[in-house]
Amino acid sequence: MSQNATELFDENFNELTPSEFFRKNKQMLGFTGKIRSLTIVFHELITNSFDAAEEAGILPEINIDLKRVDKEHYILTHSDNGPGIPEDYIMKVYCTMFAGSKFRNIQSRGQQGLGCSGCVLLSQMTTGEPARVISCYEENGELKGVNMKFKMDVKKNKGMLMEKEYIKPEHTGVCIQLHFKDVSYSLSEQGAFEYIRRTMIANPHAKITFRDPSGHKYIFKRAAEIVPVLPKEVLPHPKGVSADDILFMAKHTDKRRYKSMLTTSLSRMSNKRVAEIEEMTGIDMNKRPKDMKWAEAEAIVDSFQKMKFMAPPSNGLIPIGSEQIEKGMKQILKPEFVATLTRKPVTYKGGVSFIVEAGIAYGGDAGRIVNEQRKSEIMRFANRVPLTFDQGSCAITEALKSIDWKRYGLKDLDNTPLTLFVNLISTQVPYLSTGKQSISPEPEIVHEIRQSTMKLARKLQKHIRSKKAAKEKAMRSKVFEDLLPVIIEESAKLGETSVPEYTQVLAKVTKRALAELLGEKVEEEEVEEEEDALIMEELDEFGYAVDEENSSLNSSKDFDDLEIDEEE
Ligand SMILES: Nc1ncnc2c1ncn2[C@@H]1O[C@H](COP(=O)(O)OP(=O)(O)OP(=O)(O)O)[C@@H](O)[C@H]1O
Repeated sequence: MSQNATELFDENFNELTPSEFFRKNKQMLGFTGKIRSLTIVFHELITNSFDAAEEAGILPEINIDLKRVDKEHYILTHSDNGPGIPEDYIMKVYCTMFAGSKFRNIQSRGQQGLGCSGCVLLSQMTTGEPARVISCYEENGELKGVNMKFKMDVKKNKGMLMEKEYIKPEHTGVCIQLHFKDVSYSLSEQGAFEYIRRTMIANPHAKITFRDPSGHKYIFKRAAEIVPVLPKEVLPHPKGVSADDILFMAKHTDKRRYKSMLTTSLSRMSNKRVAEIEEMTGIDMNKRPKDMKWAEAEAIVDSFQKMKFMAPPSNGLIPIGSEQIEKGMKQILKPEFVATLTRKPVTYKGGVSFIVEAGIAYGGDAGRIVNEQRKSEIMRFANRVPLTFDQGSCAITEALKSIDWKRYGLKDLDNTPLTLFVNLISTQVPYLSTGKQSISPEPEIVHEIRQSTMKLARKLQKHIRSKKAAKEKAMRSKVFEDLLPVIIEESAKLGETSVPEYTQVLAKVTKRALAELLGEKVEEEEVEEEEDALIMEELDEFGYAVDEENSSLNSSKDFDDLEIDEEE
Protein backbone atom coordinates (compact mmCIF):
# COMPACT_ATOMS: atom_id res chain seq x y z
CA MET A 1 0.00 0.00 0.00
CA SER A 2 1.40 3.41 -0.94
CA GLN A 3 2.10 6.03 1.77
CA ASN A 4 0.89 9.62 1.64
CA ALA A 5 3.22 12.60 2.06
CA THR A 6 2.33 13.13 5.73
CA GLU A 7 3.08 9.49 6.57
CA LEU A 8 6.34 9.64 4.66
CA PHE A 9 7.39 12.87 6.36
CA ASP A 10 6.30 11.70 9.83
CA GLU A 11 8.45 8.63 9.40
CA ASN A 12 11.56 10.11 7.79
CA PHE A 13 11.82 13.81 8.52
CA ASN A 14 14.76 14.60 10.81
CA GLU A 15 17.10 17.39 11.82
CA LEU A 16 20.84 17.00 11.58
CA THR A 17 22.97 18.75 14.22
CA PRO A 18 26.17 20.41 12.97
CA SER A 19 28.20 17.73 14.79
CA GLU A 20 26.29 14.97 13.01
CA PHE A 21 26.83 16.71 9.71
CA PHE A 22 30.59 17.03 10.22
CA ARG A 23 30.85 13.46 11.54
CA LYS A 24 29.66 12.39 8.10
CA ASN A 25 31.63 15.06 6.27
CA LYS A 26 34.87 15.41 8.22
CA GLN A 27 36.71 16.32 5.00
CA MET A 28 34.87 19.66 5.16
CA LEU A 29 36.82 20.43 8.34
CA GLY A 30 40.03 19.70 6.45
CA PHE A 31 40.37 16.16 7.83
CA THR A 32 41.38 14.28 4.70
CA GLY A 33 44.47 12.09 4.59
CA LYS A 34 46.54 11.04 7.58
CA ILE A 35 49.24 13.73 7.41
CA ARG A 36 46.83 16.53 6.68
CA SER A 37 44.46 15.52 9.50
CA LEU A 38 47.21 15.79 12.11
CA THR A 39 48.46 19.11 10.71
CA ILE A 40 44.92 20.52 10.86
CA VAL A 41 44.70 19.50 14.53
CA PHE A 42 47.99 21.33 15.25
CA HIS A 43 46.69 24.32 13.31
CA GLU A 44 43.39 24.54 15.19
CA LEU A 45 44.97 24.27 18.64
CA ILE A 46 47.90 26.62 17.92
CA THR A 47 45.73 29.35 16.35
CA ASN A 48 43.32 29.22 19.30
CA SER A 49 46.16 29.55 21.80
CA PHE A 50 47.60 32.52 19.89
CA ASP A 51 44.23 34.29 19.55
CA ALA A 52 43.43 33.82 23.24
CA ALA A 53 46.86 34.90 24.55
CA GLU A 54 47.07 37.97 22.30
CA GLU A 55 43.55 39.05 23.23
CA ALA A 56 44.63 38.94 26.87
CA GLY A 57 47.88 40.85 26.10
CA ILE A 58 50.10 37.83 26.83
CA LEU A 59 53.15 36.75 24.77
CA PRO A 60 52.07 33.27 23.63
CA GLU A 61 54.00 30.26 24.88
CA ILE A 62 52.91 26.80 23.79
CA ASN A 63 54.11 23.31 24.73
CA ILE A 64 53.22 20.44 22.45
CA ASP A 65 53.96 16.81 23.17
CA LEU A 66 53.14 14.20 20.53
CA LYS A 67 53.53 10.60 21.75
CA ARG A 68 53.17 7.55 19.55
CA VAL A 69 51.40 4.75 21.42
CA ASP A 70 51.67 2.37 18.48
CA LYS A 71 51.98 2.66 14.71
CA GLU A 72 49.00 4.91 14.13
CA HIS A 73 47.83 5.77 17.63
CA TYR A 74 49.04 9.12 18.93
CA ILE A 75 48.40 11.08 22.14
CA LEU A 76 48.64 14.83 21.70
CA THR A 77 49.06 17.11 24.71
CA HIS A 78 48.86 20.81 23.93
CA SER A 79 49.14 23.49 26.61
CA ASP A 80 49.26 27.28 26.49
CA ASN A 81 49.77 30.27 28.79
CA GLY A 82 46.61 32.12 27.67
CA PRO A 83 43.79 33.41 29.89
CA GLY A 84 42.15 29.96 30.12
CA ILE A 85 38.49 29.05 29.57
CA PRO A 86 35.94 29.49 32.38
CA GLU A 87 34.48 26.18 33.58
CA ASP A 88 30.98 26.86 32.20
CA TYR A 89 32.31 27.36 28.68
CA ILE A 90 34.75 24.46 28.44
CA MET A 91 32.38 21.87 27.03
CA LYS A 92 30.74 24.47 24.76
CA VAL A 93 34.15 25.31 23.28
CA TYR A 94 35.19 21.69 22.75
CA CYS A 95 31.89 19.93 22.07
CA THR A 96 29.58 22.41 20.33
CA MET A 97 30.09 23.13 16.65
CA PHE A 98 29.66 26.76 15.60
CA ALA A 99 30.22 28.13 19.11
CA GLY A 100 32.87 30.72 19.85
CA SER A 101 33.71 34.32 20.63
CA LYS A 102 34.90 35.46 17.19
CA PHE A 103 31.74 35.99 15.15
CA ARG A 104 32.53 39.67 14.78
CA ASN A 105 33.92 41.84 12.03
CA ILE A 106 37.34 41.56 13.61
CA GLN A 107 40.72 40.32 12.38
CA SER A 108 41.42 37.03 14.14
CA ARG A 109 42.79 33.65 13.17
CA GLY A 110 39.58 31.87 14.09
CA GLN A 111 36.28 32.82 12.48
CA GLN A 112 33.84 29.95 12.55
CA GLY A 113 33.65 28.35 15.98
CA LEU A 114 34.49 24.94 14.53
CA GLY A 115 38.18 24.29 15.17
CA CYS A 116 38.28 22.91 18.74
CA SER A 117 35.14 20.84 18.48
CA GLY A 118 36.39 19.50 15.13
CA CYS A 119 39.54 18.16 16.85
CA VAL A 120 37.50 16.51 19.63
CA LEU A 121 35.19 14.99 17.01
CA LEU A 122 38.13 13.54 15.03
CA SER A 123 39.67 12.12 18.21
CA GLN A 124 36.41 10.51 19.24
CA MET A 125 35.70 9.17 15.76
CA THR A 126 39.10 7.54 15.38
CA THR A 127 39.73 6.22 18.92
CA GLY A 128 36.51 6.39 20.92
CA GLU A 129 38.57 8.02 23.69
CA PRO A 130 37.31 11.02 25.71
CA ALA A 131 39.03 14.43 25.75
CA ARG A 132 40.81 15.74 28.82
CA VAL A 133 41.02 19.49 29.45
CA ILE A 134 42.67 21.35 32.30
CA SER A 135 41.72 25.01 32.33
CA CYS A 136 43.11 27.60 34.72
CA TYR A 137 41.54 31.06 34.65
CA GLU A 138 40.90 34.13 36.73
CA GLU A 139 37.43 34.90 38.04
CA ASN A 140 36.64 37.81 40.37
CA GLY A 141 40.35 38.24 41.08
CA GLU A 142 40.71 34.58 42.05
CA LEU A 143 42.76 31.96 40.19
CA LYS A 144 40.63 28.87 39.54
CA GLY A 145 41.47 25.54 37.98
CA VAL A 146 39.44 22.60 36.76
CA ASN A 147 40.36 19.24 35.24
CA MET A 148 37.60 17.69 33.12
CA LYS A 149 37.13 14.51 31.09
CA PHE A 150 34.29 14.49 28.58
CA LYS A 151 32.95 13.15 25.30
CA MET A 152 30.95 14.83 22.58
CA ASP A 153 27.27 13.91 22.21
CA VAL A 154 27.09 14.19 18.44
CA LYS A 155 23.28 13.87 18.34
CA LYS A 156 22.88 16.85 20.65
CA ASN A 157 25.94 18.86 19.51
CA LYS A 158 27.09 19.21 23.14
CA GLY A 159 29.40 17.68 25.72
CA MET A 160 28.87 14.74 28.11
CA LEU A 161 30.87 15.16 31.33
CA MET A 162 32.62 12.03 32.60
CA GLU A 163 34.89 13.37 35.35
CA LYS A 164 35.52 16.72 37.02
CA GLU A 165 38.04 17.74 39.63
CA TYR A 166 38.99 21.21 40.91
CA ILE A 167 42.70 21.88 41.07
CA LYS A 168 44.99 24.54 42.51
CA PRO A 169 46.51 26.42 39.57
CA GLU A 170 49.81 28.29 39.43
CA HIS A 171 49.07 30.35 36.32
CA THR A 172 46.35 30.72 33.69
CA GLY A 173 46.16 28.61 30.53
CA VAL A 174 44.57 25.61 28.88
CA CYS A 175 45.94 22.11 28.49
CA ILE A 176 44.12 19.64 26.26
CA GLN A 177 44.91 15.97 25.72
CA LEU A 178 43.44 14.05 22.78
CA HIS A 179 43.97 10.57 21.32
CA PHE A 180 44.13 10.10 17.55
CA LYS A 181 44.30 7.17 15.16
CA ASP A 182 44.32 7.22 11.38
CA VAL A 183 46.71 10.21 11.43
CA SER A 184 50.39 10.40 10.66
CA TYR A 185 53.29 12.57 11.82
CA SER A 186 55.53 13.61 8.95
CA LEU A 187 58.42 15.96 8.25
CA SER A 188 57.09 16.68 4.76
CA GLU A 189 56.04 20.11 3.51
CA GLN A 190 52.48 19.38 4.60
CA GLY A 191 53.38 17.81 7.93
CA ALA A 192 52.91 19.12 11.46
CA PHE A 193 56.59 20.03 11.97
CA GLU A 194 56.68 22.27 8.90
CA TYR A 195 53.44 23.86 10.09
CA ILE A 196 55.15 24.92 13.33
CA ARG A 197 58.22 26.22 11.46
CA ARG A 198 56.07 28.41 9.22
CA THR A 199 53.97 29.54 12.15
CA MET A 200 57.11 30.86 13.82
CA ILE A 201 58.07 32.96 10.79
CA ALA A 202 54.76 34.82 10.88
CA ASN A 203 54.62 34.93 14.69
CA PRO A 204 58.10 35.84 15.90
CA HIS A 205 56.58 37.00 19.22
CA ALA A 206 55.64 33.41 20.14
CA LYS A 207 57.56 30.55 21.73
CA ILE A 208 56.80 26.93 20.92
CA THR A 209 58.37 23.88 22.50
CA PHE A 210 57.63 20.68 20.62
CA ARG A 211 58.49 17.13 21.58
CA ASP A 212 58.10 14.86 18.55
CA PRO A 213 57.14 11.15 18.63
CA SER A 214 60.81 10.12 18.76
CA GLY A 215 61.23 12.17 21.94
CA HIS A 216 63.31 14.90 20.29
CA LYS A 217 62.61 18.32 21.79
CA TYR A 218 62.58 21.40 19.53
CA ILE A 219 62.54 24.84 21.07
CA PHE A 220 61.42 27.60 18.70
CA LYS A 221 62.56 30.72 20.49
CA ARG A 222 60.96 34.14 20.41
CA ALA A 223 62.56 36.61 17.97
CA ALA A 224 60.43 39.57 19.12
CA GLU A 225 59.14 40.55 22.55
CA ILE A 226 56.07 42.58 21.61
CA VAL A 227 52.49 41.31 21.80
CA PRO A 228 50.84 42.35 18.51
CA VAL A 229 48.48 45.33 18.82
CA LEU A 230 44.89 44.10 19.15
CA PRO A 231 42.82 44.74 16.03
CA LYS A 232 39.65 46.77 16.54
CA GLU A 233 36.24 45.55 15.47
CA VAL A 234 35.17 47.52 12.38
CA LEU A 235 31.70 48.12 11.03
CA PRO A 236 31.02 46.71 7.56
CA HIS A 237 31.57 49.08 4.65
CA PRO A 238 28.50 50.00 2.50
CA LYS A 239 30.20 48.65 -0.64
CA GLY A 240 30.73 45.28 1.00
CA VAL A 241 27.14 44.50 2.08
CA SER A 242 24.27 42.79 0.25
CA ALA A 243 20.49 43.33 0.41
CA ASP A 244 20.31 40.28 2.65
CA ASP A 245 22.84 41.83 5.06
CA ILE A 246 20.81 45.05 5.25
CA LEU A 247 17.59 43.15 5.87
CA PHE A 248 19.32 41.05 8.55
CA MET A 249 20.58 44.23 10.25
CA ALA A 250 17.09 45.74 10.07
CA LYS A 251 15.49 42.69 11.71
CA HIS A 252 18.01 42.57 14.55
CA THR A 253 18.79 46.22 15.30
CA ASP A 254 17.61 48.02 18.42
CA LYS A 255 17.45 51.33 16.49
CA ARG A 256 14.08 52.90 15.76
CA ARG A 257 14.66 54.37 12.30
CA TYR A 258 16.36 53.32 9.03
CA LYS A 259 18.50 56.42 9.43
CA SER A 260 20.00 55.54 12.83
CA MET A 261 20.29 51.87 11.90
CA LEU A 262 22.39 52.71 8.83
CA THR A 263 24.63 55.23 10.59
CA THR A 264 25.36 52.89 13.51
CA SER A 265 25.70 49.61 11.59
CA LEU A 266 27.89 50.70 8.68
CA SER A 267 31.20 52.52 8.46
CA ARG A 268 31.53 55.78 6.50
CA MET A 269 27.79 56.42 6.85
CA SER A 270 26.74 59.88 8.07
CA ASN A 271 23.34 61.64 8.24
CA LYS A 272 24.35 63.50 5.08
CA ARG A 273 24.93 60.23 3.21
CA VAL A 274 21.61 58.87 4.48
CA ALA A 275 19.88 62.01 3.10
CA GLU A 276 21.50 61.29 -0.29
CA ILE A 277 20.18 57.70 -0.18
CA GLU A 278 16.72 59.03 0.72
CA GLU A 279 16.82 61.32 -2.29
CA MET A 280 18.05 58.62 -4.65
CA THR A 281 15.64 55.87 -3.54
CA GLY A 282 12.63 57.90 -2.37
CA ILE A 283 12.52 55.68 0.75
CA ASP A 284 11.49 57.41 3.98
CA MET A 285 14.50 57.01 6.27
CA ASN A 286 12.39 57.60 9.38
CA LYS A 287 10.58 54.27 8.99
CA ARG A 288 10.97 51.44 11.53
CA PRO A 289 13.71 48.95 10.55
CA LYS A 290 11.50 45.98 11.58
CA ASP A 291 9.16 46.91 8.68
CA MET A 292 11.89 46.94 6.01
CA LYS A 293 10.96 45.05 2.82
CA TRP A 294 13.35 43.15 0.53
CA ALA A 295 12.79 45.66 -2.33
CA GLU A 296 13.83 48.53 -0.03
CA ALA A 297 16.96 46.73 1.09
CA GLU A 298 17.82 46.10 -2.55
CA ALA A 299 17.23 49.76 -3.48
CA ILE A 300 19.46 50.92 -0.59
CA VAL A 301 22.28 48.57 -1.68
CA ASP A 302 21.89 49.75 -5.30
CA SER A 303 22.29 53.35 -4.13
CA PHE A 304 25.49 52.36 -2.24
CA GLN A 305 26.93 51.12 -5.51
CA LYS A 306 26.28 54.47 -7.19
CA MET A 307 27.84 56.49 -4.36
CA LYS A 308 31.48 57.21 -3.59
CA PHE A 309 32.69 56.36 -0.10
CA MET A 310 36.00 56.73 1.65
CA ALA A 311 37.82 53.39 1.95
CA PRO A 312 36.97 51.41 5.11
CA PRO A 313 38.90 52.44 8.25
CA SER A 314 42.09 50.43 8.38
CA ASN A 315 42.54 50.43 12.17
CA GLY A 316 40.75 47.08 12.16
CA LEU A 317 43.74 45.55 10.39
CA ILE A 318 46.97 44.86 12.20
CA PRO A 319 49.71 43.55 9.91
CA ILE A 320 52.74 41.67 11.22
CA GLY A 321 54.96 44.50 9.98
CA SER A 322 57.93 44.20 7.66
CA GLU A 323 60.48 44.42 10.50
CA GLN A 324 58.85 41.58 12.39
CA ILE A 325 58.60 39.41 9.27
CA GLU A 326 62.28 40.03 8.65
CA LYS A 327 63.07 38.96 12.22
CA GLY A 328 60.98 35.81 11.78
CA MET A 329 62.59 34.93 8.44
CA LYS A 330 66.10 35.56 9.75
CA GLN A 331 65.50 33.49 12.89
CA ILE A 332 64.13 30.46 11.05
CA LEU A 333 65.80 30.61 7.60
CA LYS A 334 69.15 32.31 8.36
CA PRO A 335 69.22 33.60 4.79
CA GLU A 336 72.02 35.35 2.94
CA PHE A 337 69.53 37.95 1.70
CA VAL A 338 66.10 38.95 2.97
CA ALA A 339 63.67 41.69 1.94
CA THR A 340 60.17 42.24 3.32
CA LEU A 341 57.37 44.75 2.96
CA THR A 342 53.88 45.59 4.14
CA ARG A 343 51.54 47.25 1.60
CA LYS A 344 48.99 49.93 2.36
CA PRO A 345 45.41 48.77 3.10
CA VAL A 346 43.17 48.46 0.04
CA THR A 347 39.81 46.78 -0.59
CA TYR A 348 38.41 43.85 -2.54
CA LYS A 349 34.83 43.56 -3.74
CA GLY A 350 34.70 47.32 -3.25
CA GLY A 351 34.33 47.23 0.53
CA VAL A 352 36.39 44.63 2.38
CA SER A 353 39.78 45.98 3.35
CA PHE A 354 42.92 43.90 3.33
CA ILE A 355 46.68 44.26 3.54
CA VAL A 356 49.27 42.17 1.74
CA GLU A 357 52.65 41.50 3.32
CA ALA A 358 55.48 39.85 1.46
CA GLY A 359 58.97 38.59 2.03
CA ILE A 360 61.76 36.99 0.02
CA ALA A 361 64.61 35.05 1.62
CA TYR A 362 67.51 33.76 -0.46
CA GLY A 363 70.38 31.44 0.45
CA GLY A 364 71.09 30.00 3.91
CA ASP A 365 68.26 27.68 4.97
CA ALA A 366 65.78 29.32 2.57
CA GLY A 367 63.86 26.96 0.29
CA ARG A 368 63.31 23.26 0.86
CA ILE A 369 65.70 20.37 0.45
CA VAL A 370 64.38 17.85 -2.08
CA ASN A 371 66.71 15.02 -3.17
CA GLU A 372 69.64 16.81 -1.53
CA GLN A 373 69.00 19.98 -3.52
CA ARG A 374 67.51 23.24 -2.29
CA LYS A 375 64.35 24.17 -4.16
CA SER A 376 62.22 27.29 -3.96
CA GLU A 377 59.17 27.22 -1.70
CA ILE A 378 56.05 29.32 -1.29
CA MET A 379 54.82 30.05 2.22
CA ARG A 380 51.20 31.23 2.22
CA PHE A 381 49.59 32.86 5.25
CA ALA A 382 46.24 34.43 6.14
CA ASN A 383 46.09 36.54 9.30
CA ARG A 384 49.52 35.07 10.25
CA VAL A 385 48.29 31.47 9.91
CA PRO A 386 50.18 29.15 7.51
CA LEU A 387 48.03 27.75 4.70
CA THR A 388 49.48 24.35 4.03
CA PHE A 389 47.01 22.68 1.70
CA ASP A 390 44.97 23.31 -1.45
CA GLN A 391 47.64 25.60 -2.84
CA GLY A 392 46.62 25.13 -6.47
CA SER A 393 43.46 27.18 -6.27
CA CYS A 394 44.81 29.87 -3.94
CA ALA A 395 45.17 33.58 -4.85
CA ILE A 396 48.75 33.56 -3.52
CA THR A 397 49.89 30.66 -5.73
CA GLU A 398 48.09 32.12 -8.72
CA ALA A 399 49.72 35.54 -8.23
CA LEU A 400 53.24 34.19 -7.70
CA LYS A 401 53.03 31.76 -10.61
CA SER A 402 51.93 34.59 -12.91
CA ILE A 403 55.16 36.56 -12.34
CA ASP A 404 57.79 36.37 -15.08
CA TRP A 405 60.68 35.40 -12.80
CA LYS A 406 63.22 35.39 -15.65
CA ARG A 407 62.79 39.14 -15.74
CA TYR A 408 64.34 39.22 -12.28
CA GLY A 409 67.31 37.09 -13.23
CA LEU A 410 65.82 33.85 -11.84
CA LYS A 411 65.97 31.61 -14.87
CA ASP A 412 65.26 28.39 -12.96
CA LEU A 413 62.99 29.44 -10.10
CA ASP A 414 62.26 25.85 -8.99
CA ASN A 415 65.92 25.13 -8.36
CA THR A 416 66.71 28.36 -6.51
CA PRO A 417 67.23 28.40 -2.70
CA LEU A 418 64.36 30.79 -2.20
CA THR A 419 61.48 31.24 0.24
CA LEU A 420 58.59 33.39 -0.92
CA PHE A 421 56.40 34.59 1.94
CA VAL A 422 52.95 36.15 1.51
CA ASN A 423 50.52 37.04 4.31
CA LEU A 424 47.00 38.36 3.73
CA ILE A 425 45.50 40.39 6.57
CA SER A 426 41.74 40.97 6.58
CA THR A 427 38.67 40.91 8.82
CA GLN A 428 37.08 38.70 6.16
CA VAL A 429 39.62 36.50 4.46
CA PRO A 430 37.74 35.10 1.42
CA TYR A 431 38.50 31.43 2.07
CA LEU A 432 37.43 28.96 -0.59
CA SER A 433 36.11 26.42 1.98
CA THR A 434 35.52 25.80 5.71
CA GLY A 435 38.92 24.06 5.78
CA LYS A 436 40.38 27.64 5.42
CA GLN A 437 43.39 26.53 3.35
CA SER A 438 43.17 28.68 0.24
CA ILE A 439 42.17 32.23 -0.58
CA SER A 440 39.75 33.11 -3.35
CA PRO A 441 41.67 34.74 -6.24
CA GLU A 442 39.89 38.11 -6.09
CA PRO A 443 41.51 40.32 -8.77
CA GLU A 444 42.45 43.06 -6.26
CA ILE A 445 44.14 40.52 -3.97
CA VAL A 446 46.08 38.89 -6.82
CA HIS A 447 47.19 42.36 -8.00
CA GLU A 448 48.51 43.36 -4.56
CA ILE A 449 50.42 40.10 -4.13
CA ARG A 450 52.02 40.48 -7.55
CA GLN A 451 53.02 44.09 -6.94
CA SER A 452 54.58 43.46 -3.55
CA THR A 453 56.48 40.36 -4.66
CA MET A 454 57.78 41.99 -7.85
CA LYS A 455 59.10 44.88 -5.81
CA LEU A 456 61.04 42.49 -3.58
CA ALA A 457 62.18 40.41 -6.55
CA ARG A 458 63.85 43.54 -7.94
CA LYS A 459 65.80 43.95 -4.70
CA LEU A 460 66.85 40.31 -4.84
CA GLN A 461 67.95 40.75 -8.45
CA LYS A 462 70.13 43.68 -7.39
CA HIS A 463 71.64 41.60 -4.60
CA ILE A 464 72.44 38.65 -6.88
CA ARG A 465 73.91 41.00 -9.49
CA SER A 466 76.14 42.85 -7.07
CA LYS A 467 77.27 39.55 -5.53
CA LYS A 468 78.25 38.31 -8.97
CA ALA A 469 79.97 41.61 -9.80
CA ALA A 470 81.85 41.60 -6.49
CA LYS A 471 83.09 38.09 -7.18
CA GLU A 472 84.32 39.08 -10.62
CA LYS A 473 85.99 42.22 -9.28
CA ALA A 474 87.71 40.26 -6.52
CA MET A 475 89.04 37.84 -9.13
CA ARG A 476 90.32 40.73 -11.26
CA SER A 477 91.99 42.33 -8.23
CA LYS A 478 93.64 39.05 -7.41
CA VAL A 479 95.23 38.98 -10.88
CA PHE A 480 96.62 42.50 -10.33
CA GLU A 481 97.84 41.59 -6.92
CA ASP A 482 99.72 38.54 -8.16
CA LEU A 483 101.13 40.04 -11.35
CA LEU A 484 101.76 43.71 -10.66
CA PRO A 485 104.65 43.27 -8.15
CA VAL A 486 106.38 40.87 -10.57
CA ILE A 487 105.99 43.32 -13.51
CA ILE A 488 107.17 46.31 -11.44
CA GLU A 489 110.16 44.48 -10.03
CA GLU A 490 111.16 42.99 -13.41
CA SER A 491 110.74 46.41 -15.13
CA ALA A 492 112.94 48.05 -12.48
CA LYS A 493 115.56 45.39 -13.08
CA LEU A 494 115.43 45.96 -16.86
CA GLY A 495 115.55 49.76 -16.44
CA GLU A 496 118.34 49.36 -13.91
CA THR A 497 116.52 51.56 -11.38
CA SER A 498 115.32 50.92 -7.87
CA VAL A 499 111.89 49.40 -7.34
CA PRO A 500 109.38 52.26 -6.81
CA GLU A 501 106.94 52.36 -3.89
CA TYR A 502 103.89 50.61 -5.30
CA THR A 503 102.10 49.07 -2.32
CA GLN A 504 99.71 52.03 -1.88
CA VAL A 505 98.65 52.06 -5.53
CA LEU A 506 98.26 48.31 -5.48
CA ALA A 507 96.26 48.48 -2.27
CA LYS A 508 93.88 50.94 -3.88
CA VAL A 509 93.40 48.85 -6.99
CA THR A 510 93.04 45.63 -5.10
CA LYS A 511 91.30 47.08 -2.09
CA ARG A 512 88.56 44.51 -2.09
CA ALA A 513 90.89 41.55 -2.64
CA LEU A 514 93.31 42.71 0.05
CA ALA A 515 90.53 43.42 2.50
CA GLU A 516 89.10 40.01 1.86
CA LEU A 517 92.51 38.41 2.36
CA LEU A 518 92.94 40.25 5.64
CA GLY A 519 89.40 39.30 6.64
CA GLU A 520 88.28 42.94 6.81
CA LYS A 521 84.83 44.15 5.86
CA VAL A 522 84.87 46.66 3.00
CA GLU A 523 82.18 49.31 2.89
CA GLU A 524 80.25 48.29 -0.21
CA GLU A 525 79.26 51.82 -1.14
CA GLU A 526 82.74 53.22 -0.61
CA VAL A 527 84.24 50.63 -2.94
CA GLU A 528 81.46 51.09 -5.46
CA GLU A 529 81.96 54.87 -5.44
CA GLU A 530 85.71 54.51 -5.94
CA GLU A 531 85.21 51.98 -8.69
CA ASP A 532 82.61 54.18 -10.36
CA ALA A 533 85.07 57.11 -10.18
CA LEU A 534 87.80 54.94 -11.71
CA ILE A 535 85.52 53.90 -14.58
CA MET A 536 84.51 57.56 -15.13
CA GLU A 537 88.17 58.57 -15.23
CA GLU A 538 88.88 55.78 -17.67
CA LEU A 539 86.00 56.80 -19.94
CA ASP A 540 87.11 60.41 -19.75
CA GLU A 541 90.66 59.44 -20.65
CA PHE A 542 89.46 57.60 -23.72
CA GLY A 543 87.51 60.63 -24.88
CA TYR A 544 83.96 59.54 -23.95
CA ALA A 545 81.64 62.29 -22.68
CA VAL A 546 80.35 61.42 -19.22
CA ASP A 547 77.08 62.98 -18.10
CA GLU A 548 77.10 62.12 -14.39
CA GLU A 549 73.47 63.10 -13.76
CA ASN A 550 72.10 60.72 -16.35
CA SER A 551 74.83 58.17 -16.25
CA SER A 552 73.63 54.59 -16.28
CA LEU A 553 75.71 54.15 -13.15
CA ASN A 554 73.00 55.98 -11.26
CA SER A 555 69.97 54.76 -13.09
CA SER A 556 69.32 51.55 -11.22
CA LYS A 557 69.36 53.38 -7.88
CA ASP A 558 66.91 56.00 -9.11
CA PHE A 559 64.57 53.33 -10.43
CA ASP A 560 64.62 51.52 -7.13
CA ASP A 561 63.45 54.54 -5.19
CA LEU A 562 60.28 54.92 -7.23
CA GLU A 563 57.14 54.10 -5.22
CA ILE A 564 55.16 53.01 -8.21
CA ASP A 565 53.34 49.83 -9.12
CA GLU A 566 55.23 47.75 -11.56
CA GLU A 567 53.75 46.28 -14.69
CA GLU A 568 55.27 43.35 -16.41
N1 LIG B 1 43.27 27.87 24.18
C1 LIG B 1 42.18 28.64 24.35
N2 LIG B 1 42.17 29.59 25.32
C2 LIG B 1 41.08 30.38 25.50
N3 LIG B 1 39.96 30.32 24.74
C3 LIG B 1 39.90 29.41 23.77
C4 LIG B 1 41.00 28.52 23.52
N4 LIG B 1 40.67 27.72 22.50
C5 LIG B 1 39.43 28.10 22.12
N5 LIG B 1 38.95 29.10 22.86
C6 LIG B 1 37.62 29.75 22.75
O1 LIG B 1 36.79 28.80 22.13
C7 LIG B 1 36.12 29.35 21.00
C8 LIG B 1 35.87 28.28 19.97
O2 LIG B 1 37.08 27.88 19.38
P1 LIG B 1 37.06 27.18 17.96
O3 LIG B 1 38.44 26.78 17.60
O4 LIG B 1 36.07 26.07 18.03
O5 LIG B 1 36.53 28.28 16.96
P2 LIG B 1 37.15 29.68 16.53
O6 LIG B 1 38.59 29.77 16.91
O7 LIG B 1 36.26 30.74 17.10
O8 LIG B 1 36.97 29.65 14.94
P3 LIG B 1 37.58 28.63 13.84
O9 LIG B 1 36.64 27.47 13.75
O10 LIG B 1 37.57 29.47 12.61
O11 LIG B 1 38.93 28.23 14.32
C9 LIG B 1 36.99 30.47 20.53
O12 LIG B 1 36.23 31.43 19.83
C10 LIG B 1 37.56 30.99 21.85
O13 LIG B 1 36.64 31.88 22.45
